[in-house]
Amino acid sequence: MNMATSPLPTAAAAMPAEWRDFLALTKPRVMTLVVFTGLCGMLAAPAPIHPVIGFTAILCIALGAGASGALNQWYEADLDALMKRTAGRPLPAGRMERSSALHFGVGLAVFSVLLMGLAVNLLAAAILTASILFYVLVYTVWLKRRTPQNIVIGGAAGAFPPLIGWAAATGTVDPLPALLFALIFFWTPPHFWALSLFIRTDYAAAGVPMLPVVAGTRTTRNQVFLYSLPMAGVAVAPWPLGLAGYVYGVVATGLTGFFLLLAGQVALSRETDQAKMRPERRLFAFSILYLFALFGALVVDRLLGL
Ligand code: HEM
Ligand SMILES: CC(C)=CCC/C(C)=C/CC/C(C)=C/COP(=O)(O)OP(=O)(O)O
Repeated sequence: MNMATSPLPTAAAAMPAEWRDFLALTKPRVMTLVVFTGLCGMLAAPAPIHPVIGFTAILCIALGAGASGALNQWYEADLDALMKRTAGRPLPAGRMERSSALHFGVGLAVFSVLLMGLAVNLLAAAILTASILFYVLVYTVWLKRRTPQNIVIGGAAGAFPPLIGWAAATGTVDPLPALLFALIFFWTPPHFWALSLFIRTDYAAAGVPMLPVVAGTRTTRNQVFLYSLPMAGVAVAPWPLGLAGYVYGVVATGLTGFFLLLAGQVALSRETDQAKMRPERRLFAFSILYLFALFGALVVDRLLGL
């Protein structure tokens, strides 16, 4: 990933420029993993779901997540303008009116929740609503500019999609999706704080109180490792608890071991040159692969019925 370049998939390059900007508002690259975890939550559920209903549920997760990305960019265009990584986004770059982003975000949010409620079920719609509100109000508006714990509490927003997928298929919430929620919840701090270590000057320039800016790199390194421990426990737990079979268990154990190794390297590293910081770059990149692989393994495991 090159964070200095466009956040859009290459297929989007063929679109008219205005469409590309609306797509960019939805943070499509981050949302691929959000949608994947939602899809896997749905496919791991014991109840089969009609393909059309299933597709609609995933579409609603994608649209709801996109809506919250647009509302996040509407609210923090001022901050985005101050950071190299985000200054090229449609609002800070002056290619779009703020009101257009607001209308797009609210319209998409309302549409996704209504469609989920009408075509899928009320529980899935309620959890989708909670995740949109969590990302936009709790994380973006309330916590992001106030406390370095912003991503711990507000980060729960990104942990809801497996619950939504499961609820879409079953109409309930059970222990396995609750564990998947906890997995993403504890995964988020190592994922983000590893990244924040090597882009901390951007956050400092924008006055955002991210952990390395407020508490320093040493504390951040330790926190990355500390949060990786409960994450590891929750990641492996479905196997001994009998909620997943050995395919998941073996993949989860191996990948989680490697995650802990990388997090340990981040904790032990004394690197202060932001341009280098190799262990944290490795952990950030691996964190994304890790979640894709774990959720993929869970679905394979459930389909094989092992
Ligand atoms: C509050 C919680 C989180 C924060 C603050 C955060 C922050 C970030 C940031 C700043 C980036 C760099 C993106 C860019 O280049 O613009 C990133 C990348 C990414 N994040 Fe997170 N993230 C969070 C949670 C999540 C969650 C829950 C997921 C999915 C389950 C996720 C998936 C990704 C992916 C896939 C990328 C790579 C995007 C790319 O290739 O450009 N993140 N994250
Ligand atoms: C289903 C649903 C509604 C899910 C939404 C949850 C969600 C999008 C979680 C991901 C969180 C995220 C992209 C944080 C980026 O931080 P930031 O906004 O501080 O990043 P930035 O600096 O790139 O703007």
